[in-house]
Amino acid sequence: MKRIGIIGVGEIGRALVTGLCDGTDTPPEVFLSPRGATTAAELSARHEGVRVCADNQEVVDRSELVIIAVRRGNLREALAGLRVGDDKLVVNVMAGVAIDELRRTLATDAPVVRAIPLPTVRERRSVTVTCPSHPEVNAFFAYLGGALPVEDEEAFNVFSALTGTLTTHYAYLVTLASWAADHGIAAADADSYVRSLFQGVGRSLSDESRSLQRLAADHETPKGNNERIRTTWFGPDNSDALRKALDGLLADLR
Ligand SMILES: NC(=O)C1=CN([C@@H]2O[C@H](COP(=O)(O)OP(=O)(O)OC[C@H]3O[C@@H](n4cnc5c(N)ncnc54)[C@H](OP(=O)(O)O)[C@@H]3O)[C@@H](O)[C@H]2O)C=CC1
Repeated sequence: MKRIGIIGVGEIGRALVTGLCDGTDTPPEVFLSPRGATTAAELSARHEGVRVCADNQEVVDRSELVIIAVRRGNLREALAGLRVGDDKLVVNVMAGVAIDELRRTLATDAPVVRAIPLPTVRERRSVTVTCPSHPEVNAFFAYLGGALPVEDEEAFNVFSALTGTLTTHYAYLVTLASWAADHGIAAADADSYVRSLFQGVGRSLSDESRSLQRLAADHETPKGNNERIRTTWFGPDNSDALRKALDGLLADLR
């Protein structure tokens, strides 16, 4: 893909542009919508091939692949009335917006593919779930760290629900550091040590020869401290509560 359009230049739009353009001699041409003006101007100043368009229609007209990255609440305002020819390829990254809903809003027969890019696409290190599988969209995200095409939107929504757990993970780390600080540890030391502990977990996760259960078992001494916290805190009640929260999110994503 040589010409990429992005409508909605916020956090994820910025991450996509950075991943596409940073550190490469052959970046694509990128056309940005004018809203999110500060971010759009900054990206176009930093990257030669990135231009800010006069309006959303110009983004569509200039691009082969058009990424829709506005918030769900801005969907109608951003897209109603746009003319999207059947020769375009549309990538929908909006959480909770089904293919049919977007196709109706755009009144187009162009292929529409859903995707879940995460902020680490900026480093070209994030696997992006796509649906349905489309060779050009898969190749696009393969460049940004990997593509995981799934069969249908039901499966896609399950992956989407998983991505809704990320900030809970950060909040868990904040709680650990703040607990240590409450026990007299300097906040900076607590913060730094918690980061170091869980960066180790991140590195272990890259060893795909071991299952998640195996990794957990390998980190745990029978009757040791890890087993104690896991069984006293992350027992069946807590695990069930997490599953229920995910079920609720999945129901709303359908
Ligand atoms: N952040 C993330 O990690 C991920 C986000 N997503 C999805 O991506 C979408 C965007 O999320 P995120 O980047 O976090 O949100 P942001 O709020 O950071 O960005 C949304 C952008 O859309 C712009 N916008 C609003 N109205 C219009 C319009 N009419 N025309 C063009 N642009 C418009 C906003 O501009 P302005 O500032 O001027 O209002 C803003 O720059 C959401 O649907 C979200 O579900 C998907 C995967 C991951």
